[in-house]
Amino acid sequence: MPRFSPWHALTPWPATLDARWGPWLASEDSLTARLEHAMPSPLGVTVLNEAFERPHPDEQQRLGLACRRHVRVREVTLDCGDTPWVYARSLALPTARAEALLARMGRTPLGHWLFRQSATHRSMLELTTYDPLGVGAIAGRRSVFQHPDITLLVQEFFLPAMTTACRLPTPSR
Ligand SMILES: C=C(O[C@@H]1C=C(C(=O)O)C=C[C@H]1O)C(=O)O
Repeated sequence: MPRFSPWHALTPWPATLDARWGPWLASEDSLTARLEHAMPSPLGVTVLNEAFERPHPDEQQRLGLACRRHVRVREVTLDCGDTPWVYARSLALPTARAEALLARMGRTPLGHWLFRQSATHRSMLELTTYDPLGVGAIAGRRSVFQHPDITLLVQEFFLPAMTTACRLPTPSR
C-alpha cells in the first residue's frame, strides 16, 4: 500500500469527508462487529502479511519509539465474502505476550479479542484521506490499543467496494 497523507484529529471533522462517514470513522466500538452487521455475506479475514519489520516513520512516531526498531506487523483485509472491504495494518510492540497473542489470532479478527478485554484502553482516533492509485480517495483511521498483553497501533482503510456497497460518498482529497 502506498503511503498516505498526514493524520488529523477527529475534530474538527475534515472537509474531505461527508458526515455519513461518521459512524464508520468516529465510533469506538468494534469495527469488525460493525462490518459483520453491515455485510450481506459473512465477514472473512485474509492475512496478507505477518512479519517482524521496521515501522514507517509516522508509525514509529505514533508508537512513541525513539528508533525504528522492529515491531510485529499484521496486515489483513476484512472481506465481505470474497471482496475486501477494509485493509488493516496493525503494529504491535514486540513482547513475548504480544507475539503469543498474534500467533494464535490467524484468521480470527483481532476485534473479537480486543473488545472482550476489560483492561483495554484506546487512544483518540485520527483520520486520513488519500488517493493511493489516483482513481479516487479512500478514508483511513488509526488508534492505539493499550492492554497489559499488547500495545497495538491499528490502522484501518475503507476500500472502494465498501464505499459503494454501503452507499457512502467517495471522500475527496
Ligand atoms: C480493531 C478491530 O479489529 C479489526 C481486526 C483486525 C485484524 O484482525 O487484524 C484489524 C483491524 C480491525 O479492523 C476492531 O474490530 O475494531
